[in-house]
Amino acid sequence: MTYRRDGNEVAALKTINLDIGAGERLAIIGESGSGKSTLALAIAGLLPASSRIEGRLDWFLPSSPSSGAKAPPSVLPDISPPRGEITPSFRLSPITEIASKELPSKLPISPLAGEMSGRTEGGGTDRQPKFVPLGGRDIGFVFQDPSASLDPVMAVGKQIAEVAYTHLGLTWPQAYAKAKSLLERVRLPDPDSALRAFPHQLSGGQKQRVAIAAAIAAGPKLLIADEATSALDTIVQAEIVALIRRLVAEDGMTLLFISHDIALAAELAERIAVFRHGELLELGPTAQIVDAPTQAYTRTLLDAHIGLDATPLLNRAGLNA
Ligand SMILES: Nc1ncnc2c1ncn2[C@@H]1O[C@H](COP(=O)(O)OP(=O)(O)OP(=O)(O)O)[C@@H](O)[C@H]1O
Repeated sequence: MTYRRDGNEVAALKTINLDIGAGERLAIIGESGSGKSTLALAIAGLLPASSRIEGRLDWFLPSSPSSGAKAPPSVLPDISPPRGEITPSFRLSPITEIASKELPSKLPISPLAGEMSGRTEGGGTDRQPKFVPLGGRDIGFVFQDPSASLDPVMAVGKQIAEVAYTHLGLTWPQAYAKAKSLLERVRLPDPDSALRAFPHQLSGGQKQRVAIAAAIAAGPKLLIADEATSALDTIVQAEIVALIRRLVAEDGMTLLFISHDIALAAELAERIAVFRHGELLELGPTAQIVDAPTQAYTRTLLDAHIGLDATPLLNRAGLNA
């Protein structure tokens, strides 16, 4: 994945191959410029026009209630930045080809082909509507700076309601009711007044709670939190981490938590991926990354943390959401 800058191509991500289990909490850590945000933006389809990307995103839908967890249908959309380019050779092959070669038991969908063919429970072939994960609906995104992600001249209730109105097909009164219940879920004091508040009337932590409410308003399957706590002080940071943990558990969301802070990542994630210079250096269960990293760079990240803060990396739970 490259950005064009001053006529040159800057490689932001090299070959990355990463899987996230449904319902899993995966953290990506690494120093500034290692490509964490670029990956998050690529997944959400938010890369700028100056980007060029080659790759593919395989997105597996949960199985229908009748089919149980044994044979989940799947979809295979490309990573498709709205204004970026995808190198043609990396576009999906005809779906049936991929299904027979790589994913014999799955039901892939090609947004490029615009249709899906897959196997029904009885083993026959069925045509189903295409599915492409959509940012805002299927993927919720929480940015570092809530002041930048919220509209300063729109009441926060409307900002949340708009997501529900747009993606869930609700009426405005229903969307506002949903916004109020979300403000309750993110524990904003006095949700009725908060609905009418403007971002500048809220604290940094409260604004991030609103941004999180908006991010989950359409019931996304995947929540991406990109340095979502970095602009907050330590106490508020811990509260927002606890909030994210609770909401992800309550809604059964998958979490991609991006942070430069290995301690925060260890608090929240089941697995940690370590990025450096646009490459995936190391990936493993949190305890293994913290206790027995295989890469010297990961060790350096751990040592830097321990040097600054003696709080154990694991077992820092117990904070209020
Ligand atoms: N819009 C852009 N245009 C040009 N280059 C970019 C752009 N965004 C990021 N880059 C470059 O891509 C590389 C990866 O940046 P990225 O923001 O993904 O890293 P990061 O690990 O998220 O860093 P940080 O924690 O500082 O946000 C860096 O070299 C950066 O300078």
